[in-house]
Amino acid sequence: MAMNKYMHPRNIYRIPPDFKKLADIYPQFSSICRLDVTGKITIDFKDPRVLRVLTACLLKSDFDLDVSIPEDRLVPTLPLRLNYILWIEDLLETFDRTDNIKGIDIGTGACAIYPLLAAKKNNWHMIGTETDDESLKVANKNVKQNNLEDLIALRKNQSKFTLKYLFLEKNLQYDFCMCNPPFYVSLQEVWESRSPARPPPKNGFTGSPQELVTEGGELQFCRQILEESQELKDNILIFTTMIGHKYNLKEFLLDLKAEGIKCTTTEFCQGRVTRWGVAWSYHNSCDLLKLVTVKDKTKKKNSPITFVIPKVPDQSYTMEGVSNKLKFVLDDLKIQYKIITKRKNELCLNIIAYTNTWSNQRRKRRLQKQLDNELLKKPKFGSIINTPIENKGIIEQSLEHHKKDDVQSIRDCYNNDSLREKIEESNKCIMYGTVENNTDEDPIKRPNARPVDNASNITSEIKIIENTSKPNPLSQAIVKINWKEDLCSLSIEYLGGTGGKESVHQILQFIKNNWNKL
Ligand SMILES: C[S@@+](CC[C@H](N)C(=O)[O-])C[C@H]1O[C@@H](n2cnc3c(N)ncnc32)[C@H](O)[C@@H]1O
Repeated sequence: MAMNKYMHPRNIYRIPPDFKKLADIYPQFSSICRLDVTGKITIDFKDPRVLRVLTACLLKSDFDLDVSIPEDRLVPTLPLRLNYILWIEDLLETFDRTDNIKGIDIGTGACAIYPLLAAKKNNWHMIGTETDDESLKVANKNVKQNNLEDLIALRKNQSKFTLKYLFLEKNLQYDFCMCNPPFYVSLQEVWESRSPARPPPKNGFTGSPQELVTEGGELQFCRQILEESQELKDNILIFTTMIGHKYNLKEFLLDLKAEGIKCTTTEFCQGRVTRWGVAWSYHNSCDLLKLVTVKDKTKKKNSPITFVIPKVPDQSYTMEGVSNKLKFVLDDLKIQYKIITKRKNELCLNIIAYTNTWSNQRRKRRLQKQLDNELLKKPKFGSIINTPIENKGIIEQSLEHHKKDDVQSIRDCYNNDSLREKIEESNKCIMYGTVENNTDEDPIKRPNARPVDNASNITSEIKIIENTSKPNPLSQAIVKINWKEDLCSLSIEYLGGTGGKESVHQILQFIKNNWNKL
């Protein structure tokens, strides 16, 4: 659902751009337009080239900015960039700052989009920093071709810091800093990050690895800004950053709270994309918490569900003991996890489950045993290996005699759980036997045989099959272990997934029911 009505009240893109008008004025825009059956002008938002032309034309028509956007760099979506600038305007107002505003944009990118908008729209003085030489080169060209050198200065960051290196002169003063950090830890995370519970993004994908990926991801980047902000509290009035993942927002707010720092947040809503803004200040002249935030009212709050972990005789009731046990349970359930935060009294994990491995465990184990026996009887030593799809056929045959819901349960189970690994493991054994016993057999003579030379080939092939058929997550959640005095609690908060909130209730129930038994 489009969320234009939740954009900042002063955002001009609450009203969608008039494509007909743009097509009349800009021939390059006209060339990317198409007429739909109703005679309406549309464009293909999924095509990065189209996004580039649209952004360049809007920058010209709405801000009189001539901006070159390189093919291999991020195309800045204007509604979001404008939402961020407008929010900073609000923040400055609460601090009664109106004249001679000076700001810093950390990681300005090839378009220097924030400095250009801030300078052109508000006459703010901006410093834009960048680590990437190529982006910096284009950014300088963009500043120059808009005659904004008096207001914008760009700096190469060659340090390991985000801000500190700019303050060699101790008494430099800025009103704010802003940052759209690289959001991801790795390129793989770029592809896996979007919750399947949400509709796919309307816009095509743009951006280079250096713009999107940073060591430790955005949380680490924001933490670095926070750490440096403590040394720069007298140099910068308002520190701000954008955050792209909700689970990182929560963590970052806890960091700020732990340090006793006053802060405020906002949601930047535009199209199908939501980002978050966090601002903090060390100045007492204004209470940032009083700031009204623009909220996306379409989303209901997901409150975490919690249970107090009981003490189990002969088991260590310490952070390490409980964390290890939780990880063991998650491994056992084939639930993937990533540690987000590890503190003395808190462990925070982002978990992803692809199949329901926690329901009807006893029945599944019984069926699995039966099926294992049937399967191990079937293929003869030295026979051609079964691909997972062929295994599925064997499962279907073996299940003919079982009850309908049992069959479904095994089908679910097959998708990603230990049963499939067992089957494939058993096939691997058969395979090694085949290779060892038929070393001089030419695979070409056996039309149906797959040429195989060693064991690693087999595993890598299985992995490829697993990757390409990876289903959408069933459940994605934040799991937290928290110690207060000598009591430990475990909470789980639903983030997304096809299984809905019920899936996290079930996972918690499984952990509760089995904690004493494990
Ligand atoms: C997500 S892009 C944002 C670009 C631009 N601000 C925008 O909103 O379109 C992040 C940018 O930060 C730059 N960057 C990464 N680490 C940096 C650092 N330590 N200091 C300055 N820039 C950095 C990257 O090269 C990249 O251009």
